[in-house]
Amino acid sequence: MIRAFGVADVRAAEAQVMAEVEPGTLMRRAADALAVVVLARAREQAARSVAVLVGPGDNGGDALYAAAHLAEHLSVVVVQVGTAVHEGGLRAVTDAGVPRLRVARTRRALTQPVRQALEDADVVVDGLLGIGGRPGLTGAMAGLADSIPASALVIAVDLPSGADPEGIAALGRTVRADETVTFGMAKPVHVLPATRSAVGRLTTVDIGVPEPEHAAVEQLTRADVAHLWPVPGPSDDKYSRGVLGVVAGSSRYPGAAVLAVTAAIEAGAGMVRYIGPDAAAQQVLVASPESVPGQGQVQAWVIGPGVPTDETTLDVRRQVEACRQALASDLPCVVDAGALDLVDGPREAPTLLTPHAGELARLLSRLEPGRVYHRSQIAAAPVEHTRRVAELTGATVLLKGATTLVVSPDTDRPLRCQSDAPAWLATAGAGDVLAGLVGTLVAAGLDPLDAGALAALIHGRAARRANPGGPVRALRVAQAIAETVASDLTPG
Ligand SMILES: NC(=O)C1=CN([C@@H]2O[C@H](COP(=O)(O)OP(=O)(O)OC[C@H]3O[C@@H](n4cnc5c(N)ncnc54)[C@H](O)[C@@H]3O)[C@@H](O)[C@H]2O)[C@@H](O)CC1
Ligand SMILES: [K+]
Repeated sequence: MIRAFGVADVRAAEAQVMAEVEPGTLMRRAADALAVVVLARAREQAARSVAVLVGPGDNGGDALYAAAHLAEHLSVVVVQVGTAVHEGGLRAVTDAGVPRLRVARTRRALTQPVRQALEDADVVVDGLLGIGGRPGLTGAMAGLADSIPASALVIAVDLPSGADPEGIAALGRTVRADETVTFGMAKPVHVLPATRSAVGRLTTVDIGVPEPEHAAVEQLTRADVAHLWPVPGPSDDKYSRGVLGVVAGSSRYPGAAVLAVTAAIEAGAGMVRYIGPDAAAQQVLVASPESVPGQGQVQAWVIGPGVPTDETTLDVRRQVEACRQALASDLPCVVDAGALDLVDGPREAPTLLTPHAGELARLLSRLEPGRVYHRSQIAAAPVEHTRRVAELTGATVLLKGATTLVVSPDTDRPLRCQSDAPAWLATAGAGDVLAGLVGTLVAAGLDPLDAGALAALIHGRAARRANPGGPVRALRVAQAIAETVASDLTPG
């Protein structure tokens, strides 16, 4: 599991170590490790010249010390914003004879020598702002970020300057890094959807600061599958493993039923009962003869894929009624697609809502009368809006997207955040597959936060497995779930 820690916790952990070591030790460790990474990348790319951008805080201090090291091997120029930068770092670059250009803090337009230095750089090291940075660059920092040539390899110190260290605020003017070298541990900026795209490859270097107890964000990895996946024992039978009821599909969208049920069976449900119109039920049976049509005892529900709740045909009215009954029951529920329109207040049993950004906007607009939310607002500030829905509904909320967020209504629990899927998975039916997959995990007794994150991980990994490096259809993703789980349960 990758754990990311909020700024206050990182600072507290660093302060504890700093009290026990010589002053400046942590910064020197950070700068040494940064220089090693930059030098390695420069060698890989046969790069010769490095421009090091230096801001007013300790992030700039790291960059200055690293610049002094790098100057032993490469052609280095420091571009310093403002007059006050880290004193020790400044001495180090001066002693090393590194040329230094200065830009006035508020001046966005760059002087010719600075523009030239950036143009000549094969590698740009971004030490403008770190965890003390306020989101959004202005003045000279914005000018510098805009003038980094597309051809340069950009390595950010700790985080891409301008991005919100907590990963909440939407990206404004920011440095976009190819790689970020962070110290000690990941921070939310590195994993959360609002900021992740500016981070590039994440390299975490050890500077001897232990992880705090409470993570702000957790990301499951393959190694977590064996701990979390519900593996049956010899005394289990199909009922004890979890029977899942699926209310999905309609005459208009029978495919959603096929995909959700197939995914649930592939994920290892003890049994799947399918509730839907006859025509869809026939197709479900052809695709998954293991499924059982009609009502009966279940341990959990998946409701909503392919159920157009705004239609008034008899089929749909029956489906909506089945969804309502599931919501009124005391059983765990995964609420997807059309059934999201039926959610209002909290329910007692574990509940997982699985909207995409548009559905979340619609849900929030309905839950907060008088306000209208748009998909773009959700995409710009996903954590904030997903938290709001969790708070209003008392449910765990899984927001689907290139990065999937899972937020518990219990604010003490870390956010979960997964980015395992290839972009090819942005395809019709992928959400139906996820709904069935997560339903099986909930029916097996996993709590919605674990189930949501684990399903997102396996969903993404199954998509890669289904057709590595190329387009992938949802049915193939569903059909790759069983082998993906098997391979992830195998050590190594
Ligand atoms: N705290 C520690 O123990 C360690 C910190 N290290 C480095 O120190 C960094 C944190 O240093 P700081 O706390 O000095 O913070 P920063 O280096 O992020 O800089 C904060 C300064 O930038 C200014 N500033 C903030 N947002 C701005 C904006 N949008 N535009 C212009 N100016 C802005 C602030 O007024 C403040 O003066 C870490 O990210 C890391 O790189 C490392 O040296 C390892 C040890
Ligand atoms: K930075």
